Amino acid sequence: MVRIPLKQLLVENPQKVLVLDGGQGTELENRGIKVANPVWSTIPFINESFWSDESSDHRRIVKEMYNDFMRSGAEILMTITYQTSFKSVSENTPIKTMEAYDRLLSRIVDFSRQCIGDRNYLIGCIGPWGAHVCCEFTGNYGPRPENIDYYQYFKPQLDNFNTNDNLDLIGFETIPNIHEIKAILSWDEAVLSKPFYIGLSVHEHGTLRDGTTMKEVAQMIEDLGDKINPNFLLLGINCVSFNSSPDILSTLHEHLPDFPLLAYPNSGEIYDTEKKIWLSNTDKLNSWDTVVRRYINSGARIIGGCCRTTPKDIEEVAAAVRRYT
Ligand SMILES: C[S+](C)CC[C@H](N)C(=O)O
Ligand SMILES: N[C@@H](CCS)C(=O)O
Ligand SMILES: [Zn+2]
Repeated sequence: MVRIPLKQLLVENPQKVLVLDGGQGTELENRGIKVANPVWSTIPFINESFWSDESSDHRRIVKEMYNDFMRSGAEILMTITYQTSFKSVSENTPIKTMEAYDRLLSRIVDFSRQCIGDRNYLIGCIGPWGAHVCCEFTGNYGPRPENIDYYQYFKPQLDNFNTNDNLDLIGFETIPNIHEIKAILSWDEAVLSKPFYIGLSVHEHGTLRDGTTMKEVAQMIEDLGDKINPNFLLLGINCVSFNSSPDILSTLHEHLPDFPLLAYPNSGEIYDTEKKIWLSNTDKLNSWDTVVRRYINSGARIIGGCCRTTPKDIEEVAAAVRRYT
């Protein structure tokens, strides 16, 4: 194999920090693809012409986006499957059967692997349950979040990703609710047979979007003890405020000092879920250089950007990773 398995890399090369790509959905939007729709960044893959026409514009745009992130220094990149759950796809596109859905996912993963080559790592991206109802930034999962059948929701995407050798890691990202985290961490190797991570969606004041503290999240993980799925490789934060992210990661590190972490904040802009646009917030108080240095001091092993971060941001991340490792 051209790549050392990620689990091995994390253990055997403790100084190594991998540079992740940036916000793909928003970067596709910057390049002219309209992602404001119910399946969000999955949209270019829904049209059959993406697959049948080698010269399709959308195909070229996705390829160029991956190339630009790699040129900036990204060595671990994600599939564009944040809002590609079976529920989202079957309720909002002409793809209705499990067979057609499976084909869609396999096509996306294999295409992504072709784009990034054999040397780079590929993450199978899975957005939270809340993405399909747009509450990943509130964590408000209704009156009984503990009764949601998270497994039923994730199963079709998981079953596909578990068995695709082109994927090195599964990424559950922007997870805002503690019951969803508990559910994911209750699944054993039969359900989650590939290495995976969880990216938490956290308020700028430092709690999970549903109000759970980082201490409580860490305690829940500690309490699982030996029962934890050995494929659970990293925990971290994503799509969180750029300015507060170093403090949040450092709190997580305080409570889980030996656990590999990851961080990929958004640009600091705020998502308007109604209009599906990004609203500017306060200016960046920090530079990537400062933020990345602090992440590394807090045990981060994968660092990149989330929504509204671009190849330019990843260039700065990569330079800082080189400087501090
Ligand atoms: C801004 S992305 C991370 C999320 C998109 C949202 N779930 C939507 O459907 O608009
Ligand atoms: N990984 C997704 C967004 C997560 S908030 C993307 O880059 O489009
Ligand atoms: Zn994001």
